[in-house]
Amino acid sequence: MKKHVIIVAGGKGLRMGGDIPKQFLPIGGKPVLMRTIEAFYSYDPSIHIILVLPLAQQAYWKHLCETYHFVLPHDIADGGETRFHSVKNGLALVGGEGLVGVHDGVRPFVSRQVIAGCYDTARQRHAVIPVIDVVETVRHLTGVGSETVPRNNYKLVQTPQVFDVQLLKDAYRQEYTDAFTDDASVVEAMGKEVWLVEGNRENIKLTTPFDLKIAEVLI
Ligand SMILES: Nc1ccn([C@@H]2O[C@H](COP(=O)(O)OP(=O)(O)OP(=O)(O)O)[C@@H](O)[C@H]2O)c(=O)n1
Ligand SMILES: C[C@](O)(CO)[C@H](O)COP(=O)(O)O
Repeated sequence: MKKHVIIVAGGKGLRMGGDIPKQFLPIGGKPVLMRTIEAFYSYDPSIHIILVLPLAQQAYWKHLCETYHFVLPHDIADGGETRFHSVKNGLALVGGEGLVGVHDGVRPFVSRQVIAGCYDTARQRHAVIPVIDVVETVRHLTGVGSETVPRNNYKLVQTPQVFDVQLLKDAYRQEYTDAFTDDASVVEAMGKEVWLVEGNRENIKLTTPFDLKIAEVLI
């Protein structure tokens, strides 16, 4: 079965700040995005990799690839206004039947086991996302105060989120709403169920400067 992955890196990285977009920052001496692409290539060298980048950053990315002698094959799509629009642009480069994963470019520590678990399970379940347990106590803001809620009723959601190609394409034909914070929420808005598999705790989303400190320890 043909496999694709859309690696989204079309965001602004506002919470990270800094002059260099977070997807290009070096971790252990190599740009984040190269590590993320390598994770999928080493899982399956035949996977079709689509990288979504803002148009204005594409020349810089090509320059980085030359500098680092990075030659893993990938197509490039233009970033959009939101993550939803970036995924949609990436999906336009996916043809035929098969499975397509969507992965945040800034999650370089996804394990091979989690990638394999998501794609393997998607053959039977059609829509699969990795999740991990909540390890702290969770409070719900009620409007007038707050209350503790049972944390075992909640999970933290990661990527890659893997779907049948046609299912994800149908989902992304819906009109955008800001409730679409990931791909699962887009698919669920069509009334389809999403299957959960275990993620890996190291698979953090590099969001703030603090996450970079953790990344340097994990590498
Ligand atoms: N228009 C957008 C917005 C986000 N993303 C991608 O979606 C992933 C998760 O988003 P997040 O970490 O929130 O990245 P940013 O939107 O860049 O960060 P911020 O909200 O701090 O600006 C990132 O790999 C980001 O590049 C994208 O491809 N296109
Ligand atoms: C898709 C995602 O990584 C799942 O946890 C997350 O929702 C993206 O984060 P954002 O900050 O909302 O872009």
